[in-house]
Amino acid sequence: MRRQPWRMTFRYAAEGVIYALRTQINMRIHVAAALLVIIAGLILRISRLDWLFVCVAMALVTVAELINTAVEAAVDLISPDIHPLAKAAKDTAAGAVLLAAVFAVIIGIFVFYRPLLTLIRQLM
Ligand SMILES: Nc1ncnc2c1ncn2[C@@H]1O[C@H](COP(=O)(O)OP(=O)(O)OP(=O)(O)O)[C@@H](O)[C@H]1O
Repeated sequence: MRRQPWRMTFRYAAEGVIYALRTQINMRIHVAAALLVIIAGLILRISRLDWLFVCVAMALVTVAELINTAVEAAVDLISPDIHPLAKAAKDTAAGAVLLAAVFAVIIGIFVFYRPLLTLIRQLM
Protein backbone atom coordinates (compact mmCIF):
# COMPACT_ATOMS: atom_id res chain seq x y z
CA MET A 1 0.00 0.00 0.00
CA ARG A 2 1.30 3.50 -0.92
CA ARG A 3 2.59 5.57 2.02
CA GLN A 4 0.11 8.31 3.06
CA PRO A 5 1.23 11.92 3.62
CA TRP A 6 1.30 12.99 7.31
CA ARG A 7 -1.72 15.25 6.79
CA MET A 8 -3.86 12.29 5.68
CA THR A 9 -2.57 10.07 8.52
CA PHE A 10 -3.75 12.64 11.07
CA ARG A 11 -7.04 13.06 9.23
CA TYR A 12 -7.80 9.31 9.28
CA ALA A 13 -6.85 9.13 12.98
CA ALA A 14 -9.19 12.06 13.74
CA GLU A 15 -11.93 10.31 11.76
CA GLY A 16 -11.42 7.26 14.00
CA VAL A 17 -11.84 9.36 17.15
CA ILE A 18 -14.94 11.05 15.68
CA TYR A 19 -16.39 7.63 14.72
CA ALA A 20 -15.94 6.40 18.32
CA LEU A 21 -17.52 9.59 19.70
CA ARG A 22 -20.43 9.30 17.29
CA THR A 23 -21.18 5.59 17.80
CA GLN A 24 -20.11 4.81 21.38
CA ILE A 25 -22.08 6.31 24.25
CA ASN A 26 -19.33 5.09 26.63
CA MET A 27 -16.77 7.17 24.73
CA ARG A 28 -18.94 10.28 25.20
CA ILE A 29 -19.31 9.46 28.91
CA HIS A 30 -15.49 9.11 29.25
CA VAL A 31 -14.92 12.47 27.55
CA ALA A 32 -17.58 14.18 29.72
CA ALA A 33 -16.00 12.65 32.85
CA ALA A 34 -12.56 13.84 31.71
CA LEU A 35 -13.88 17.40 31.26
CA LEU A 36 -15.41 17.33 34.76
CA VAL A 37 -12.11 16.04 36.21
CA ILE A 38 -10.18 18.84 34.45
CA ILE A 39 -12.60 21.46 35.86
CA ALA A 40 -12.31 19.90 39.35
CA GLY A 41 -8.51 19.86 39.06
CA LEU A 42 -8.46 23.56 38.15
CA ILE A 43 -10.88 24.53 40.96
CA LEU A 44 -9.07 22.45 43.59
CA ARG A 45 -5.62 23.48 42.29
CA ILE A 46 -4.14 19.99 42.35
CA SER A 47 -0.35 19.63 42.14
CA ARG A 48 1.70 19.06 38.96
CA LEU A 49 2.31 15.44 39.98
CA ASP A 50 -1.44 14.91 40.51
CA TRP A 51 -2.12 16.39 37.05
CA LEU A 52 0.31 13.83 35.66
CA PHE A 53 -1.58 10.94 37.29
CA VAL A 54 -4.93 12.37 36.19
CA CYS A 55 -3.72 12.80 32.58
CA VAL A 56 -2.36 9.23 32.48
CA ALA A 57 -5.69 7.90 33.83
CA MET A 58 -7.75 9.89 31.30
CA ALA A 59 -5.49 8.83 28.41
CA LEU A 60 -5.63 5.17 29.47
CA VAL A 61 -9.44 5.10 29.56
CA THR A 62 -9.96 6.91 26.24
CA VAL A 63 -7.26 4.85 24.47
CA ALA A 64 -8.80 1.62 25.83
CA GLU A 65 -12.24 2.73 24.58
CA LEU A 66 -10.83 3.53 21.12
CA ILE A 67 -9.18 0.11 20.92
CA ASN A 68 -12.42 -1.52 22.14
CA THR A 69 -14.34 0.28 19.38
CA ALA A 70 -11.81 -0.90 16.79
CA VAL A 71 -12.05 -4.51 18.02
CA GLU A 72 -15.87 -4.38 17.94
CA ALA A 73 -15.90 -3.05 14.38
CA ALA A 74 -13.34 -5.61 13.17
CA VAL A 75 -15.15 -8.52 14.87
CA ASP A 76 -18.54 -7.44 13.45
CA LEU A 77 -16.94 -7.30 9.98
CA ILE A 78 -15.14 -10.65 10.20
CA SER A 79 -17.66 -12.60 12.29
CA PRO A 80 -21.22 -11.27 11.96
CA ASP A 81 -22.47 -14.70 13.16
CA ILE A 82 -22.15 -15.90 16.74
CA HIS A 83 -18.71 -17.42 17.44
CA PRO A 84 -16.92 -18.13 20.73
CA LEU A 85 -13.75 -16.39 19.50
CA ALA A 86 -15.77 -13.31 18.49
CA LYS A 87 -17.19 -13.28 22.02
CA ALA A 88 -13.69 -13.71 23.51
CA ALA A 89 -12.31 -10.81 21.43
CA LYS A 90 -15.15 -8.43 22.34
CA ASP A 91 -15.25 -9.43 26.02
CA THR A 92 -11.47 -9.08 26.39
CA ALA A 93 -11.50 -5.64 24.76
CA ALA A 94 -14.38 -4.61 27.04
CA GLY A 95 -12.36 -5.97 29.99
CA ALA A 96 -9.49 -3.63 29.05
CA VAL A 97 -11.86 -0.64 29.25
CA LEU A 98 -13.22 -1.84 32.60
CA LEU A 99 -9.73 -2.24 34.10
CA ALA A 100 -8.67 1.19 32.81
CA ALA A 101 -11.83 2.77 34.27
CA VAL A 102 -11.30 1.10 37.68
CA PHE A 103 -7.67 2.30 37.67
CA ALA A 104 -8.89 5.84 36.80
CA VAL A 105 -11.39 5.81 39.67
CA ILE A 106 -8.65 4.72 42.12
CA ILE A 107 -6.39 7.55 40.85
CA GLY A 108 -9.31 9.98 41.18
CA ILE A 109 -9.92 8.96 44.80
CA PHE A 110 -6.20 9.34 45.65
CA VAL A 111 -5.93 12.75 43.96
CA PHE A 112 -9.25 14.38 44.91
CA TYR A 113 -10.06 12.92 48.33
CA ARG A 114 -8.01 15.39 50.42
CA PRO A 115 -8.61 18.59 48.42
CA LEU A 116 -12.36 17.83 48.29
CA LEU A 117 -12.46 17.20 52.05
CA THR A 118 -10.62 20.49 52.67
CA LEU A 119 -13.01 22.38 50.39
CA ILE A 120 -16.08 20.88 52.11
CA ARG A 121 -14.63 21.78 55.56
CA GLN A 122 -14.03 25.36 54.39
CA LEU A 123 -17.59 25.64 53.11
CA MET A 124 -19.12 24.38 56.40
N1 LIG B 1 -20.32 -12.37 16.96
C1 LIG B 1 -20.47 -12.64 18.27
N2 LIG B 1 -20.31 -13.90 18.73
C2 LIG B 1 -20.46 -14.19 20.05
N3 LIG B 1 -20.74 -13.29 21.01
C3 LIG B 1 -20.90 -12.00 20.62
C4 LIG B 1 -20.78 -11.60 19.25
N4 LIG B 1 -21.01 -10.27 19.16
C5 LIG B 1 -21.24 -9.87 20.42
N5 LIG B 1 -21.18 -10.88 21.30
C6 LIG B 1 -21.38 -10.82 22.76
O1 LIG B 1 -22.27 -9.77 23.07
C7 LIG B 1 -21.60 -8.77 23.86
C8 LIG B 1 -22.07 -7.39 23.42
O2 LIG B 1 -21.68 -7.21 22.08
P1 LIG B 1 -21.88 -5.84 21.31
O3 LIG B 1 -21.45 -6.00 19.90
O4 LIG B 1 -23.27 -5.34 21.54
O5 LIG B 1 -20.82 -4.97 22.02
P2 LIG B 1 -20.96 -3.99 23.23
O6 LIG B 1 -19.90 -4.40 24.19
O7 LIG B 1 -22.38 -3.95 23.71
O8 LIG B 1 -20.57 -2.69 22.51
P3 LIG B 1 -21.24 -1.26 22.47
O9 LIG B 1 -20.23 -0.43 23.16
O10 LIG B 1 -21.37 -1.01 21.02
O11 LIG B 1 -22.58 -1.33 23.20
C9 LIG B 1 -20.10 -9.00 23.62
O12 LIG B 1 -19.31 -8.55 24.71
C10 LIG B 1 -20.05 -10.51 23.47
O13 LIG B 1 -20.04 -11.16 24.73
